Amino acid sequence: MNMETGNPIIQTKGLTLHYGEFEALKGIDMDILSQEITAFIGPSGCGKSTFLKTLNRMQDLVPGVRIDGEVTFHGKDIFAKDVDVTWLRKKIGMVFQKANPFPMSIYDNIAYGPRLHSHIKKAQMDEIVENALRGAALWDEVKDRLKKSALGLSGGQQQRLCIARAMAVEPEVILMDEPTSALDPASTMKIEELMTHLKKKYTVIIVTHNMQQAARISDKCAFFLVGELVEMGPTDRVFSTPKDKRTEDYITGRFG
Ligand SMILES: Nc1ncnc2c1ncn2[C@@H]1O[C@H](COP(=O)(O)OP(=O)(O)OP(=O)(O)O)[C@@H](O)[C@H]1O
Repeated sequence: MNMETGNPIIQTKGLTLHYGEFEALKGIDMDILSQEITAFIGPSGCGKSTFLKTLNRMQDLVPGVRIDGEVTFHGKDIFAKDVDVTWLRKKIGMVFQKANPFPMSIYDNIAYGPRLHSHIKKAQMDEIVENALRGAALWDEVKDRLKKSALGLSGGQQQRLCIARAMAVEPEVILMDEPTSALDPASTMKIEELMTHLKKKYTVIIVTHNMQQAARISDKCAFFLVGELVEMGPTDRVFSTPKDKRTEDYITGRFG
């Protein structure tokens, strides 16, 4: 496995997805490079979330979905028969738009995933929990209330807890579907700061409606329109000199 920065960790070729008769993704070719932040932008309904969820096979859960084309993770077809989907989702974790902590303690939220995957002694679990919470910049705020319910945290804290929970099973990639859209500006800033730290260790893919956010945090930016990948490139370049008129219209606010 190649873990060097700048190598494709996920690649799609001709990825097409149908919900019944409806073609939601139209032959997407994309390379996601490791230890970068890639942002997906585009108007509502253009397929960003669909594409994101296809990358760790979350779409398997949706009835009537048909997927054609190829998705590889470290060069291996994620749809191959011998791929364990639980393993894939451990390697490619996900954080949702709305923070969804489990109705249990802060500690148990983090310990939940590691417990599923292996038998871990208490002292080691304490360390996993602390590291994950530190990694998500939440430790100092919760270290004295680890046994309290996660549902008592603020929205921004809950979202950082979900990021910590995703990190606790040691993924390589973290998918984030509009992770800050339900948060206030201060919490949003915390999560953005956190993401720039995360990319030292993980590959991050984020769907965002916030163009300033994409410009601030991402290395690469992909613009989607009605199921098509219109263009993708270094974020500075996409924002300063978009190659496609449709990208330009979107980022200058002419539509969407
Ligand atoms: N489970 C589903 N069944 C049928 N159609 C769906 C399903 N999920 C999404 N779609 C359709 O697929 C298209 C792409 O949806 P998707 O949620 O991927 O877009 P999006 O770009 O992420 O939108 P948004 O920014 O509003 O979240 C939309 O037309 C949507 O209505």
